[in-house]
Amino acid sequence: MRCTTSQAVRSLTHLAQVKYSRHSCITTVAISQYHHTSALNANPVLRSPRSCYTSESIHARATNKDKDSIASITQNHPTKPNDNINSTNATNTDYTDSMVKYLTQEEAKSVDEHLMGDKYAFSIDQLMELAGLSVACAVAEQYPPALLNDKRVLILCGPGNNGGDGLVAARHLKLFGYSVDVYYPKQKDVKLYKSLTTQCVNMEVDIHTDLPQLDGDKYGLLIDAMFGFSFHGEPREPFKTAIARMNECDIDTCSVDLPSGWDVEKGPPTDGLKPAMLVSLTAPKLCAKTFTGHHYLGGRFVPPELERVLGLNLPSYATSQMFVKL
Ligand SMILES: NC(=O)C1=CN([C@@H]2O[C@H](COP(=O)(O)OP(=O)(O)OC[C@H]3O[C@@H](n4cnc5c(N)ncnc54)[C@H](O)[C@@H]3O)[C@@H](O)[C@H]2O)[C@@H](O)CC1
Ligand SMILES: [K+]
Repeated sequence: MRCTTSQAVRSLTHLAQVKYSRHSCITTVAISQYHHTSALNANPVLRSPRSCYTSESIHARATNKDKDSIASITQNHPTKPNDNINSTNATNTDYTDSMVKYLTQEEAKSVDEHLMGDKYAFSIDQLMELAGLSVACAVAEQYPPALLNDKRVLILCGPGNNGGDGLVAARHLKLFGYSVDVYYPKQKDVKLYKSLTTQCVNMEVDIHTDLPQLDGDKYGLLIDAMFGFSFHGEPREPFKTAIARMNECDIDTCSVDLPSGWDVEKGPPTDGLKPAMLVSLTAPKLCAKTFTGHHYLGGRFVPPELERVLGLNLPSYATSQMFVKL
């Protein structure tokens, strides 16, 4: 069986931890935090050179077949982290070949454009369906129906594609046996979103335009699908109030792609959303480096050539799984 880079780093971290603890040195390197700078820096053997973000190393890592594609793709896709990354709140600004790539806002938009461009030829409906399905599958893994004790799931959907992912997840979760409500206050007159909403209604998902009371006896899980990688500034109403209510209640939240209201690169603002679970899509965004809850990756649709050329270093998914836990 193929050993992924993530698994290899995990094993090395574990070995290093055992070795260090034998010598009464470092005992606090968390195995599950194998991707964290502190863990890597504490174990010099795990440090690898900052190489995967140079176009030279991308060439070195790519197959000959890929090389024709590289010039056009790297023109539109930054291959080095922005200079301003070091000024962010992100806890990990070290980049190594052994880690999944964390994307800047521009990189996330660029991946999206490549996937839907002439070469890779996906439609937004396809990607959204796979993204939403992966969210539903990851939620079913972390919060199986029995854990919710017959409580409902409330999905809070924003006006863009992140909200679309939420509508798709709503439909699949209903099919998985959950009782699902959707809060969808800013419904755009766009065929894709209208169709997804109609599908939810026919699936007997309740759609609300006013925020339901976040009652812990009624709801066992909130799914935050308000904003994704195109978010900027401060959340405007009615989402600002929704985020405040979510933070006030004691119901777990699962965020889709990134926690709504967080800066895509810098992370949470003061009083930002505090989700217990995050399902990053395609590849995690820089803000996810500050996330300490249950972190999953979904959106299993990246063609191998695009992954290699962009140095995404995606972890291996199990055979038929739509998600992988990071
Ligand atoms: N390739 C990918 O990575 C894919 C991404 N998808 C999803 O698409 C998302 C990105 O979708 P979009 O580009 O439509 O953008 P978003 O869904 O992130 O949000 C854009 C919407 O939010 C509004 N908005 C932005 N800032 C705001 C603020 N401060 N207050 C209130 N409203 C604000 C904008 O006016 C716009 O209507 C991703 O995060 C992901 O969830 C999937 O649907 C498909 C595949
Ligand atoms: K979100």
